[in-house]
Amino acid sequence: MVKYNCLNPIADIGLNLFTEQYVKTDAIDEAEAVLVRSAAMHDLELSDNLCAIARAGAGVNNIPLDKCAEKGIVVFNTPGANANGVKELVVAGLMLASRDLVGGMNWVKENKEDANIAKTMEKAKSKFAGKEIQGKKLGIVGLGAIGVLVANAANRLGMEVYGCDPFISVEHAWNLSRDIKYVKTREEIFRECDYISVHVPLLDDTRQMINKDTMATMKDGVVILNFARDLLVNDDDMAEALASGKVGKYVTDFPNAKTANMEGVIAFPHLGASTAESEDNCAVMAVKEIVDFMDNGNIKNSVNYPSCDAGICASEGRIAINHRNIPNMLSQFTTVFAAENINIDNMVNKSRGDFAYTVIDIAASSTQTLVEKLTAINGVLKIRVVK
Ligand SMILES: NC(=O)C1=CN([C@@H]2O[C@H](COP(=O)(O)OP(=O)(O)OC[C@H]3O[C@@H](n4cnc5c(N)ncnc54)[C@H](O)[C@@H]3O)[C@@H](O)[C@H]2O)C=CC1
Ligand SMILES: O=C(O)CCC(=O)C(=O)O
Repeated sequence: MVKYNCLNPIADIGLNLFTEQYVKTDAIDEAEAVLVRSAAMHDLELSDNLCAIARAGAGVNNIPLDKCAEKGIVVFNTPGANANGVKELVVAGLMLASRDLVGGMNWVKENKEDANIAKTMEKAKSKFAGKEIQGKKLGIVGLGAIGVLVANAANRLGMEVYGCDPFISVEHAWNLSRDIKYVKTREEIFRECDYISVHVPLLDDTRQMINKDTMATMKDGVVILNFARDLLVNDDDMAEALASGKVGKYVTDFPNAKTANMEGVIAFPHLGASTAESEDNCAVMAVKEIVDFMDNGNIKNSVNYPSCDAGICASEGRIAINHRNIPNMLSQFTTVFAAENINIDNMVNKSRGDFAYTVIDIAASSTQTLVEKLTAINGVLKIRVVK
């Protein structure tokens, strides 16, 4: 039996994929698997029972990845599963920044008792006139799952789209329309574009990338869209840029105590992935990742351990070992199996940075002594008897 805990509500279509072997628990310290959306996990005690965390979403800055890796806890996310939901909200953000729909809608509400509203609005409407996005330049920083969809959609709406991503994947490059102008640096985007949309993870290199200095290089009245994370933008610098008119509008899905109070900000309460479709996609992918890991030891879409596909175990037993990526680990493992007189049928070993993962199929059931001897090897972080 595998106990799992949900730190946030996870769509039923995903949870229904768990067989009767999986049981939900409210006690996180007894869970072997945790499903999470945006709940902050940095200050949580991580129990020794915990083997896997699946983030039903893309951003993993709410999870202590290194601490998890050190404890042999594999963290997954669900790449692309909510990208369309975010893309559609970004398109709405482009429109809301260009046409004063909110001002106009408020005017209608305020004047709803006016029997002559059909006439008076024709006089009032000039206050809410806007601009079209067709022909304007949109720059996208980060051409991942969301950035590519936004780039292609904006291109189809008639925008001239620039994109940059020094680490673009082959898959995302293939999906990018050939009409998108791929540039090498974000500085070029900052200089050229009327609208700038950031779709990068929050990392040391991206934190506060929109700041006084970078905004100084942008066009006057530029519109900045941030559907990624609030800390990508320096809020105090943004307040000054909005007040001076350097930035025309700041559209964000991540308001905070500062930006929620700024004139010129169009903010949503982190709604990018809040669609039935995105929530379902994320839940299904997250649960499948957990099940394949817990049942078979396979790792797909981890953000702190290597991918590993050992298939379904056809041998008598399977052991999964999370360990440090240091010399001599494999020979120590095989020595233990030899000493216990257990034959190895198959072995897969993968590494990623400082960490590695080994799945060993054996011709006999594992024993307590075997597990104890493997656990005692210096550099082993977690041992799991999968079968
Ligand atoms: N508003 C919302 O509800 C949501 C927000 N997000 C945020 O959007 C971010 C992007 O999501 P996805 O596109 O799904 O992730 P992704 O991982 O598919 O794409 C991120 C892209 O950013 C690129 N990148 C990394 N550092 C960069 C840099 N310094 N300059 C330019 N590009 C860089 C990567 O190479 C990658 O292609 C997430 O990390 C998350 O913070 C994601 C989903 C929902
Ligand atoms: O689960 C959510 O609503 C948050 C989505 C998000 O921010 C992400 O996937 O990075």
